[in-house]
Amino acid sequence: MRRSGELASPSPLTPAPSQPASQRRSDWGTLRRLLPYLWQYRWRVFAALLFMVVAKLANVSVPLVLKELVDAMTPSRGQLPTGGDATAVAMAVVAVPVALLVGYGLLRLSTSLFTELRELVFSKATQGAARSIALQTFQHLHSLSLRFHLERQTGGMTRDIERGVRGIESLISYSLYSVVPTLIEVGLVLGILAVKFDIWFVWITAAALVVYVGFTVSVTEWRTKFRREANEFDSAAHTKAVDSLLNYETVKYFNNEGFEARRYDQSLELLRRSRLKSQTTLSMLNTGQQLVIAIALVAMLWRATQGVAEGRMTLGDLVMINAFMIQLYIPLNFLGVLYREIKQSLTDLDKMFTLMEREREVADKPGAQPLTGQEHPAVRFEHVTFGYEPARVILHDLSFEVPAGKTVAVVGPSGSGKSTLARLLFRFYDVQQGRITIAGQDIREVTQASVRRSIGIVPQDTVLFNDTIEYNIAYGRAGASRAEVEAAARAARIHDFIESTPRGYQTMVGERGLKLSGGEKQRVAIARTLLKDPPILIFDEATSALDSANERAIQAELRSAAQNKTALVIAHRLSTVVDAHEILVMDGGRIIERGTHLQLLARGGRYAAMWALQQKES
Ligand SMILES: Nc1ncnc2c1ncn2[C@@H]1O[C@H](COP(=O)(O)OP(=O)(O)OP(=O)(O)O)[C@@H](O)[C@H]1O
Repeated sequence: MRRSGELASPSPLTPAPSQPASQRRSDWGTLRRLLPYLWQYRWRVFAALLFMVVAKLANVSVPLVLKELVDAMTPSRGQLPTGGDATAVAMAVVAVPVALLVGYGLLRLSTSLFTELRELVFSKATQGAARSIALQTFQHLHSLSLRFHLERQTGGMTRDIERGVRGIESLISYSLYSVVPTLIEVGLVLGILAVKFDIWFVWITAAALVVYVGFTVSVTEWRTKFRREANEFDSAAHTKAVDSLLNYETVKYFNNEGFEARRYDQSLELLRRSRLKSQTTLSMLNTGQQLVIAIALVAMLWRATQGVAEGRMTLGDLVMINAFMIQLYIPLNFLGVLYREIKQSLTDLDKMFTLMEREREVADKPGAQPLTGQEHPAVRFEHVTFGYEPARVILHDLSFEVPAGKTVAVVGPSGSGKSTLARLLFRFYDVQQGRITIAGQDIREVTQASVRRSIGIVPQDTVLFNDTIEYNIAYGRAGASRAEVEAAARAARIHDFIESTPRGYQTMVGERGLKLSGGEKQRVAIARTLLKDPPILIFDEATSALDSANERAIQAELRSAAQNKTALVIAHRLSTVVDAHEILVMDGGRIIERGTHLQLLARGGRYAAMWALQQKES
């Protein structure tokens, strides 16, 4: 028999490079980790087990009734008329045992009925557990640091989560729906054989089972590595495909469709080879299993036919034993798949749990309280030293203050660390030395949510959700009314553009907002930050994608939005920051000059040179 589950089975299991086998928890550990999710459905689990036992009892009774039926229809030797009286033989077999037939039908029906009931009762538990685990993983991923998200490979990671969730379903269905019922059935059948017939039947069945299980487990263990390999190649191919499609435009710019296809095909070829290996070894497993089953069946039938020939057993017994064997070996046929799928589900689950347990690099301190006094907060960087990697310091002993309600501008060459200031203020990373305070409180001492609630940013590169323009603007403040969304869009000078499109605010912006121009995207980002209306604002080259006319208009809006707010403005175009309270000139992660526009001009240093250059250009 071909195990349909084999080919159709999910393509799980890739050991994470970050999680070597030695660090994996044991299978029992994974099960223990899963139990709390099922515990809340314990009554359902209990009811499902009960239905399962009833279904199995009914199933095992079917061959017993079949035996009675056959025996009732077979005249015993003593009953058979002598002298070849055909009418008497016919008379002997006409008495149809209606009660047995009805019983047979009812038993068959109850087997299916209780199996369905078990499914019905239990699927709520399986789906519920899968849902809570998927949700928790999602929430945890959002709580992980920016570093994790910059390093992750989206394609592979989403595949891991998919497999983990599917792993819960397969684990439960394979173990609870297949292994446990089969064990119950084996026990019942062995019991019946032992009570009703000679011990040989028990020995043959038990020996066949031992050989069968031993063979299946060892061969499955051996061929698991081929499956694992196939899954690794599957993940790699998926990662490549996702990455390539995400970079669709770049691929076109460089005419690299052929290159991308070749790269993808290399992964597919590796996948094909390892899947072939997996398939060949599966055929070996199947053949071996069939051999064991065939030998056992022949041995049993030999004993049974001998029994019938010697008059110790009836024809009904023979039929019953045959029916038992067939009933028993059908589920056993799937043992290889079961064993492997269960092990695989456990590995997939373990991988997902590992993702869930991944430590947060930036975490709230136990008992951290929300930020207070953020109506008019001052922001201070005090002797901040920071590097994304230990080997490379980006900010060196940096100190400055953005006084409450004032605007401080940061200018300087590309890569000098300006945007890093914004990331640190948002607490995407923790500083290595020094501290950052908002309203006098170290941001590491208060909750991250309260820090982020009090800050609004218009980032350098805006990425939008693949949804409507309205959704993207309203994202700034949950529950904002349409009128508020429009007011923000007007202030960001994007309302007229939106109204001019056929679908207006319902226009879909496309994957990462790519259906909008750079300037339109930036204005949507400005609108949603204006809608958020936080006490601290960061404009990280907020108008860099706009033409000069639009930039001037929006600058006026931004200035009025920043009025009475604590604002950090990162800019390349110096003309946009001339009236800042203080301007910091950064280079190589250090503040090399600071002062007002006029002071810096008078100083005749780097700022004055940059100003002169930009004036000349414009
Ligand atoms: N996640 C990261 N991991 C490692 N290095 C990073 C990371 N992000 C930024 N850097 C490095 O930190 C330095 C400062 O980056 P930052 O984005 O703060 O520069 P910037 O002054 O804002 O530049 P620009 O004006 O071009 O936006 C850069 O050299 C950059 O390569």
